[in-house]
Amino acid sequence: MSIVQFPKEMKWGVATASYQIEGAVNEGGRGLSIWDTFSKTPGKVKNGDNGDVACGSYHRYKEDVEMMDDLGVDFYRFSVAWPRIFPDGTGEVNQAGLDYYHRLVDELLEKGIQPMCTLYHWDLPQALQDQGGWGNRQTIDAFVNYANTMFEAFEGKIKHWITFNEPWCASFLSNYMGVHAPGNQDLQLAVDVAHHMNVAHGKAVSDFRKLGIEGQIGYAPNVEWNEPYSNRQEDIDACKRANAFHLDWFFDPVFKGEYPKFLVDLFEKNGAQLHVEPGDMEIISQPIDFLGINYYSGSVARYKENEGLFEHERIDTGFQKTDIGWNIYPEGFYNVLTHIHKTYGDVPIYITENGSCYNEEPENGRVRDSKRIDYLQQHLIALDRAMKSGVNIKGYLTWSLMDNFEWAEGYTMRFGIVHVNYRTLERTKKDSFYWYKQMISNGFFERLS
Ligand SMILES: N=NNCCOCCOc1ccc(-c2cn(C[C@@H]3NC[C@@H](O)[C@H]3O)nn2)cc1
Repeated sequence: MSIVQFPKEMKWGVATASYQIEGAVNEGGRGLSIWDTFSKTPGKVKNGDNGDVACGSYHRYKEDVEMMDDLGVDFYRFSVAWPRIFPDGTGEVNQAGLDYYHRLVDELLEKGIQPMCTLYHWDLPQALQDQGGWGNRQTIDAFVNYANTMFEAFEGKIKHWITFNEPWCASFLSNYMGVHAPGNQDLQLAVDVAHHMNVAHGKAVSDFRKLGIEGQIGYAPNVEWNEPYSNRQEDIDACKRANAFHLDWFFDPVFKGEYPKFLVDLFEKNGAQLHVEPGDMEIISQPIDFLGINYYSGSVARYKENEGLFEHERIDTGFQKTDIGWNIYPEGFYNVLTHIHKTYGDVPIYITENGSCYNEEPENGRVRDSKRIDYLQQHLIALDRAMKSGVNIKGYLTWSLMDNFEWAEGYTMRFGIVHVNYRTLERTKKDSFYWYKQMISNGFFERLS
């Protein structure tokens, strides 16, 4: 029997996001978000699913916190719905919105669970989208106003803040590929959106420091890993381009104060200019206290002439896949973490999302999700290897506490360690919940393979 033992100071948690779990979209003074609009646009979300009810967590947060208390987590990572705080994005603050998050945070603190608060997890107020959304540079100041309002309202209660969740998804997946809200397909717009989000991140960090808010602040980019199929230079270069799309484009500005020139040139070749204003790069590269990393999957890939923006193609090398069709690639987790450490230094890292999609249903009140337990084991083994290689990992939060609205996949794809019956909203702890609980309690687990 071999065990994987984590340092006693390792922190453990679970993650969710507002639009994916709260529901109650017309309650408490909430305004519309771009995901309310997008999910109700025919053809955008599977089965026409939307977040109107979701997991009902707006009203069931006490039950959710009870489950986290049972789990024994140190952190609960949740996101605030900007349209609950400022229904039109700016203007008069909606006290009922603040009050909801105070109830949630007070419940967490009472159980000794630390809140980790994501300010932007994609639910931009629709009123701001109507004025150009993140393509409009003025949205930066609207975000900073919202962030400062939250910093001051929760001073002393929330001590871990994340500005943006997965800016690659919120910019390129949403404005170049059109897969997420608002569903544009415009590379120039996506490049503008990404830059405006980067500036908004930096301005929020800068104000966090000026306000002297107690706590730490970071952001949570999503990363995938493309491993070259061969040692041919064309394959190596193709993977560098693909990796840079998720990594360098969002890490270099923050950690180096500049965008990767080869990507700037590549975007320009494809008709998209980078519009940087004086002072932007200095503000973006404000030092952060921690880096959140969201990792799910990766691929072996190679050069393919004229294939997409990066002349790169993923190849099927027989990796097992989860029910959403993503490769199970724990080696990629190790590779990307050691790459980040080597390239960007010893920044403290929380794994702010890692998890898998498996769609088992309850049978006699039990959900036998052994494949999710295996995914967790494989990725925690890779995480342990990365830590032993010197990567400064502070904690691991699995995605997700419960099944929820998985964006364009609607409710068809389940990532939770707790099953949700979307008709009754009944929660059922899966086998993976009990495995994760035991692992957190022990600080180690026995390797099954
Ligand atoms: N990559 N290129 N693909 C080309 C065409 O893509 C089609 C689809 O693309 C993607 C890429 C990435 C994702 C994704 C989803 N999550 C899971 C969420 N993370 C934050 C939290 O809210 C979770 O729900 N993380 N990433 C979805 C779709």
